[in-house]
Amino acid sequence: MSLENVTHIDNVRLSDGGDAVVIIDQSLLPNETKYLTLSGREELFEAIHTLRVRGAPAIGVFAAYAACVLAGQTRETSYEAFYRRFSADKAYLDSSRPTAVNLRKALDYMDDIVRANAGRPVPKILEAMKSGALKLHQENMEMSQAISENGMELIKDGDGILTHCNAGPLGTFHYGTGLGTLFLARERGMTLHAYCDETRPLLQGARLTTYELQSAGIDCTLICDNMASIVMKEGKINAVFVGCDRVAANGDTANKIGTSGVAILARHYGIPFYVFCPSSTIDFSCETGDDIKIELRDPSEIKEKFFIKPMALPEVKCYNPAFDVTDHALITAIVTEKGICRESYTESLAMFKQPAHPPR
Ligand SMILES: CSC[C@H]1O[C@H](OP(=O)(O)O)[C@H](O)[C@@H]1O
Repeated sequence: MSLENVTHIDNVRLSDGGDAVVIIDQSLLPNETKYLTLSGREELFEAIHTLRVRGAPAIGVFAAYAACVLAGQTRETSYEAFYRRFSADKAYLDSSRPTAVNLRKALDYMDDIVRANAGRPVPKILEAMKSGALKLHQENMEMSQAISENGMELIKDGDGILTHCNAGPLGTFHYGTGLGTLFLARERGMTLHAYCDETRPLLQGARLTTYELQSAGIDCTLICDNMASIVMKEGKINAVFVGCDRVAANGDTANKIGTSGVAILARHYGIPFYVFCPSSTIDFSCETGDDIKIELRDPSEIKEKFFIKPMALPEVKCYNPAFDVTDHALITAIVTEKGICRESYTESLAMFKQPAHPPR
């Protein structure tokens, strides 16, 4: 792949007929690039739950398209029956993963559209839903570009950037969020060096981030998660760039498990720690990070998933939180599509408080 291909990757889209969602199966990358065309209720749920589609923004747009696809399968003609069926599908899709707020926000947005078109013929409601989902996709692409542009003031030629998990085009859209500035800098002829945490247990850093960066011709070095301290201590890192899954009103940020540890290390070594956040990932209903639900995943991801043989006895207990919360005090700045927000985040994030999509 080239830089252009990476930043325009077709990771999530509605099928030409509008009756399925087409994704790259991220669970198979980097060894296999396989496109899936999904239209079944259970397979759409499973794609989110098993991270075939992953990354907060990508999950949100996928869910909006999935809601359109399932609504298009209804045979209901009355609005009441249509809305009952939509509501059941919405609740089902929403239950696939709890932490990334983009999932719930995208489904709520589709709900707003359906209710704003109450009483219209079902085909007209379906048209409005599809138009809304396409608009959400476009907005995410535009936010990614703006975030990446805003991140440019945080880097200089030759910088070393530590990344954790994957917040590139695969998990978002266009340039990406946490990685977007790296792609934009490359496009503008700058040289940066990325040190990529592998990000156990599902290895999004090893499998996806290095795949994207390497394909785009960006110098990257894969490290184990327990090597973050030594590369900081050796002066290889000028900044840490991460994405996010849910940002509370005070700036506490949920991101992939291990992020808070990286933030603590960065503070110890005096290295700036930046969260790249589309406004769609801010949740003002969470006053602090304590209000963010952390997804607990299956122990097999720790003991077996990427090993030829299990690497622990089957009876060994495991604890597999998929995210953790970084205290706002450890975050140097939150880079959004509207600019760079700094403490106090309660005040600086407040500009995003108005509803992104007032009902039509
Ligand atoms: C900008 S992508 C956001 C976020 O999603 C990843 O989680 P997952 O791979 O489980 O979907 C990771 O936390 C990224 O930072």
